[in-house]
Amino acid sequence: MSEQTDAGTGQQSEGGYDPHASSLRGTADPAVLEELYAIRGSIDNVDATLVYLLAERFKCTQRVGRLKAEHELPPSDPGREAAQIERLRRLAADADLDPAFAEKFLNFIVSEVIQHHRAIAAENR
Ligand SMILES: C=C(O[C@@H]1C=C(C(=O)O)C=C[C@H]1O)C(=O)O
Repeated sequence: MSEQTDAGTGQQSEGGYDPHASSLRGTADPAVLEELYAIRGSIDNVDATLVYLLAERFKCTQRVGRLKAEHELPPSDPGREAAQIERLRRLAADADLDPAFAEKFLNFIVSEVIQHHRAIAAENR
């Protein structure tokens, strides 16, 4: 990751990313914008973490895909998915996150994983 500190603002940026990019410039009080940018700094950290977490998860699921293909197991496992959804809905509720959103998010990821598994199985045939 290439990180630079902007001489003028002291802001860290990677790959030309401007953490102050906004369509709101000039429309709000500068103090409000400063508060907004401070909160967005944390949003950026969370988003970066999500990318790293997803990358690790997909590394794992690719391994599962290769294992399933080698042993001619089906790409999807509905029993496993149902248990994951139930668990994540419970965790979401405890964390004050909408369980329906948690379920939708998991389903979105799992459907991508299953497509990968189908592709790996097709390559193995
Ligand atoms: C990763 C697997 O394959 C599929 C994808 C899953 C997931 O992304 O969590 C879960 C179940 C399967 O439908 C698995 O069987 O563990």
